[in-house]
Amino acid sequence: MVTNTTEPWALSCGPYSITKDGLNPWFFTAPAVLLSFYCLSFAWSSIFSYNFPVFGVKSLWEPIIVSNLRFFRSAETVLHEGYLACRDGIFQFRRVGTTMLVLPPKYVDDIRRLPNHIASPTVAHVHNLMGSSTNMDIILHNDLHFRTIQRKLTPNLNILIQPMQDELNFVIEHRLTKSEDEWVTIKPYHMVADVVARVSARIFLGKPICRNPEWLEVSTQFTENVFMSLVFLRFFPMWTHGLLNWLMPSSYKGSACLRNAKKLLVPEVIRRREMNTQGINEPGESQPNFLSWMMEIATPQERDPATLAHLEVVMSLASNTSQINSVQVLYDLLAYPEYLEPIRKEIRSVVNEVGPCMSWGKLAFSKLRKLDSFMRESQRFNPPTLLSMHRVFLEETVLPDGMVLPKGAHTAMALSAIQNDPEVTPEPEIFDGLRYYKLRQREGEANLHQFSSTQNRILNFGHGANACPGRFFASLEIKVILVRLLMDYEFKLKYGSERPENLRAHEFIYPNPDAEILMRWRPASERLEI
Ligand code: HEM
Repeated sequence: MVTNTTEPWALSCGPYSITKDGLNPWFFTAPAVLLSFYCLSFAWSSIFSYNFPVFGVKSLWEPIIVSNLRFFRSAETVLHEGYLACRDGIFQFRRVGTTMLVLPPKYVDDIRRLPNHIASPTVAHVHNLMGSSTNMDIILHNDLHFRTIQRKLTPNLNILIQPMQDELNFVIEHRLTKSEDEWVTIKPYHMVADVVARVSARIFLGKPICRNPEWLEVSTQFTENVFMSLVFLRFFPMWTHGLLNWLMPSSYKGSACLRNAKKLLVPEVIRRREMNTQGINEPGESQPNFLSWMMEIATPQERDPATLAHLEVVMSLASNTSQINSVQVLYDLLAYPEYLEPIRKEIRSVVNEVGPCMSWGKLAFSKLRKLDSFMRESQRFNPPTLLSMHRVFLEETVLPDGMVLPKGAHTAMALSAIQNDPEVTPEPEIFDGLRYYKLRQREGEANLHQFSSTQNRILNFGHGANACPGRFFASLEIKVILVRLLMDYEFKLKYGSERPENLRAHEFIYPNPDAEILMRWRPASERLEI
């Protein structure tokens, strides 16, 4: 082919090159391919769309990739607009390969009563987390972790406080600043990630393996890579995911984390089993931990050590939300410093009543009502996700009011839009750190409005039998950590800076991981007596 280099507009190569012999065939092919994709995506979304109002699209002719991008950037706006316009009605938004139905809160009780074989939360979590590409599909075949949380972790919270505190002492001793005079710059997201990962590992694995640097790396990196993969994959149709898995660094890094976890934990499970058979108890393991509990209640089909290792990794992902919540509380305390002293005073009053914090049990932590209220208000402003109560309908279902939900529908509740409805939360635009503390003063409501309690309009942890089983542990762990951090350290924003802005991707909200603040050790007289 000879190119006309004398003409300024002549390009010597590339899809749109115009040659002396005529137009390059790509000149027609590329737009034709694009047009076909557009028509296919339009046809796909029209055929598989439901007959409910659509939000997050500007016109019906808009390619789905554009609406997908809009939801990626402005999920909060899309969901709030849909909720305000429909109130008691269902609306939908579109993602490549999925149409999501957002149900109004009047259906919360109907949905929570549906059995899992009809409206499956697990299939929905796997679908939402792109489970087959992110190694999260194990929960489709195994709920041992769920049962272990319910049967062992939650009922034993009281005896877990001491090991959590012990691990926290270790972190404070070895990892956090001892500078009383000078402020040091820290990235709270990373500092808190380290603290939560270590305290969680102590409970999930026990000592000494909880301090293994490889595990600590796996437990933080796996989650990060899962989220990177799913945020990316949501832009592409399902049928491309197999190929993209080969190309995405986050995909093979996530799988490498899982392999490393198995290398580390499979021999540990075998070792513990052998010790058990011989009736030997190691001192470090005399304290209960999640891995040993899973081994204890596993059915014969669930005993495979690699499966137990995989479920430990799933647990580290689940508890990542505790890290996110703790950082958000810290950022909100910097933004609303007037709440810090009342919270510290409350902690001191529990010390006066109960004794040094190392002796505190669950009851002592439950006395921290101001801290609990602040945590809940912080979560209202910064929920880790805008959607909860995900379900995939495995059968066509007729709700009590006659509404038909088709087989295959993926439904969810817009938790933030619902909670911020003035009928649910008066003056929702005001951050009132003691909002729930005040509500708990009302007669008969002392045990309501807690961080870990769900209500049919407060869905941060879902609601009903399928609500987050780890929420009681999360609430306690966050308090154990915050009590020490707030009493032993001072934090302040860097000169001239404001509360670090959250990052948003689809329905997920993260505290800014790169934000920097200042931290210093408080004088010994003000630190917590342990
Ligand atoms: C503040 C922290 C946390 C938040 C906001 C949170 C939130 C949630 C939500 C919204 C769900 C889905 C429930 C639904 O929508 O119906 C869920 C499920 C779940 N959460 Fe949490 N969670 C947190 C901490 C934890 C922790 C620390 C654990 C583990 C100890 C955990 C374990 C789980 C498990 C196992 C599921 C069910 C997943 C499945 O179906 O297998 N969560 N969580």
